Amino acid sequence: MHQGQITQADVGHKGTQLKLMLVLDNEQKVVFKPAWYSRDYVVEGPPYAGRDRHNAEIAAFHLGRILELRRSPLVVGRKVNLLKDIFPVASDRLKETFFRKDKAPCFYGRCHYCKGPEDGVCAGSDGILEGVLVLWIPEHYHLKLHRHPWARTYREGKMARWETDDTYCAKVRAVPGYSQGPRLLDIVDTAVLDFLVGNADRHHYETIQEGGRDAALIILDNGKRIRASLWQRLLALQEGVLSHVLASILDQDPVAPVLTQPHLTALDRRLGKVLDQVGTCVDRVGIKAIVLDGNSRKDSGDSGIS
Ligand SMILES: Nc1ncnc2c1ncn2[C@@H]1O[C@H](COP(=O)(O)OP(=O)(O)OP(=O)(O)O)[C@@H](O)[C@H]1O
Ligand SMILES: [Mn+2]
Repeated sequence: MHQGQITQADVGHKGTQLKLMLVLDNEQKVVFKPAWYSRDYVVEGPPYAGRDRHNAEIAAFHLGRILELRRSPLVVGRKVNLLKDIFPVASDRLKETFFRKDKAPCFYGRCHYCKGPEDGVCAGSDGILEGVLVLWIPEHYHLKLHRHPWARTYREGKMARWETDDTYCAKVRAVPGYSQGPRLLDIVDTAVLDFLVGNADRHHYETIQEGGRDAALIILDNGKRIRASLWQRLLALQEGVLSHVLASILDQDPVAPVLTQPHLTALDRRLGKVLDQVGTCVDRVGIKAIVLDGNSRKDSGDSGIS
């Protein structure tokens, strides 16, 4: 993505996490998500605990390309100078949220929990804040939000229907929207991606007209079917190929190194688990029932987002 000058900066207006809306000097609109954690910081608690990790956005974008899913908008790491690159072009409502902490510039913007300086994010003493740029999907795509059929309840001790009802998958498959077309296999595609990157926070997903974009790792245990193209791809990435390919791509990012060695090792390990899981199903009921040729994205009109 374009690394040029930032011409406008405003508070983010969607979602719960703190983010900025930026316009670059070639008119590209992008979301800026700041870094909260160092590369090797381990978030404790439930699988969805903590804030989103900016480096994970970069890794997931490239992983999606390697898996040939191509259904996420472009992501690239970026270091911004809060005082030189952002403040001078900031909207008034963003400017109002700037403050200083131990001499470093900070802001708290506007988001679900961003009530004041205690929820803000700070640059280093040099004014530099690392984060990622995510290309904004233009409004004319009309994103449609769907509740994820395999979402968590996010409440300790409260189980979701898919956790207690063995026939839940069949019920979802009877629902218009899932009974035909690519949607369910899209969810499986992204379930694999989410499992590989450790994203356990897929409560909703969005589609662009016909096409799906997001999903939850949990489907892996329930969906039991996988698109042939993804299965072939996963097989080709065994034995360390995945981490090797991804690491060499991530080396090119402006905020490299994006992942630590333990992250890369975990990716190969999780890929092994996905292959084992699908392999077990194949052994049990045969490849034809599990690995599906039909319903490919291409048959049903790709969103064209890559
Ligand atoms: N690149 C993008 N292009 C278009 N719309 C986007 C983009 N990124 C985010 N959005 C919109 O903003 C919403 C929130 O985005 P995102 O999930 O990244 O933020 P979040 O703060 O983590 O929100 P949540 O807590 O709902 O997960 C999305 O559901 C989508 O409608
Ligand atoms: Mn989120």
